[in-house]
Amino acid sequence: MELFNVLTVAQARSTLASHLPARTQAETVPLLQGLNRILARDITALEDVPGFDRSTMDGYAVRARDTFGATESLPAYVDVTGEVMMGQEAVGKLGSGQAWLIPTGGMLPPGADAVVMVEYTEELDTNTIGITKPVAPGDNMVRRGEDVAAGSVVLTAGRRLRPQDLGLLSAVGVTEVPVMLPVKVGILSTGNELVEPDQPAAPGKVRDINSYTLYGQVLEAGGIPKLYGIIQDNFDALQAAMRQALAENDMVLVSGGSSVGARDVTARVIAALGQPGVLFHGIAIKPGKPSIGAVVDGKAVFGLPGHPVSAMVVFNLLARPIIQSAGLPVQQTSFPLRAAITRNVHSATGRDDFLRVTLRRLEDGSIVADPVLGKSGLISTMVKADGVAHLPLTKEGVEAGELVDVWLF
Ligand SMILES: Nc1nc2c(c(=O)[nH]1)N[C@H]1C(S)=C(S)[C@@H](COP(=O)(O)OP(=O)(O)OC[C@H]3O[C@@H](n4cnc5c(N)ncnc54)[C@H](O)[C@@H]3O)O[C@H]1N2
Ligand code: MOO
Repeated sequence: MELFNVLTVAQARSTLASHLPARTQAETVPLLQGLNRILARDITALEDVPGFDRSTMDGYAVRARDTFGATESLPAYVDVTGEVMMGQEAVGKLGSGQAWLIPTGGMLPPGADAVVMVEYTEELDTNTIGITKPVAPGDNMVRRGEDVAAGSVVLTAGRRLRPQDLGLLSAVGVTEVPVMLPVKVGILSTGNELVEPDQPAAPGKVRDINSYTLYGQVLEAGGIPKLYGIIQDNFDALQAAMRQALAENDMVLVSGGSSVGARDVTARVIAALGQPGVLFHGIAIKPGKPSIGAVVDGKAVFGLPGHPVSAMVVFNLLARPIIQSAGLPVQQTSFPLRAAITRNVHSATGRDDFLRVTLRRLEDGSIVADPVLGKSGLISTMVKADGVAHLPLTKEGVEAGELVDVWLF
């Protein structure tokens, strides 16, 4: 039996994007809760950072031109006429031929344009030093606004906040951040063969894997997962559970029953959920071909393949970007690693293949990817793997030694 409406991964992504409304729901959280959240709007700095010219070394604030030509044998002599105290405004003016003692982080006195490190000075008497190495204007200091200029946009909407972003926001005095609401994701497993992990796996039964892998993947992507448990292969039972999951979440993932077997009710249930409904059933991909993508009431609904590897791969390709961006245009912040594949691998053209691999570093520093062999029903292969290598749909396999993109887990 042929699956209908098979799209490439790229087509599946774009058709989903064109049917999903832009999310607008944001909330304001304290700065310390902003990590990994998606910034909802641009942040403009209202002040310069630093707010004054600032020394980066312990030494003497000077006028650079007073030091020109200085050498160890012929030092430039200047009068020490002041001292900058840490955390205090440098009041007064540094005149020509003068130096002020200054600590690292101290404010340069007006008139100074560089700092001489203490190592390149010698004390002649309490009021005079010799400078043994010249400095240029701007040496050993950061200028007012050099880190952040007042009025500049420091972080743009759609950015996932990293620790350094929190630090910068603190530097400009932002204590609360507007972030997108996380995407709530309902997760269901279907199959008469499935049992909960605390139950015995009687002959014919297997414990539910996908609820747990998907739960972890959703959390990792910044979403809020909620499990709806194991649902029997039964239209009414699945429909009731899916309707509840859809009502309570922004996205629904159901694994199993996506294929074309007689008992595969998932597609029929998704189709009956609402409009616009199923956008594709089948993707030109391995593993993960029998995947369903739908949009219902502005929410993405995915029918993921039952095989645990396939469900994880399809989640990563289609669901994860939507969760990670929280509905804003995605700012790409992760990139694949390039590694040489260690054996020939065949793949059909017209289909994206994702090959589980482990990575090794050779003595010459290069990184190679060893394929992890095993069917897509084997969760242990994902545990072994460091990532998946992408064999693009334009290629008919790769030869040993060829460089491939590896997406790390
Ligand atoms: N004649 C054909 N059979 C199959 C084809 C095909 O093209 N022709 N495609 C295969 C591929 S590829 C995949 S992937 C699976 C997809 O199957 P379904 O999405 O319909 O899922 P099920 O039949 O319900 O399950 C498949 C497999 O995965 C196990 N499973 C399901 N859910 C879980 C779970 N939550 N935790 C652990 N394991 C799970 C299930 O027991 C089955 O072994 O179809 C192939 N068949
Ligand atoms: O596509 Mo299935 O998802 O290969 O195992």
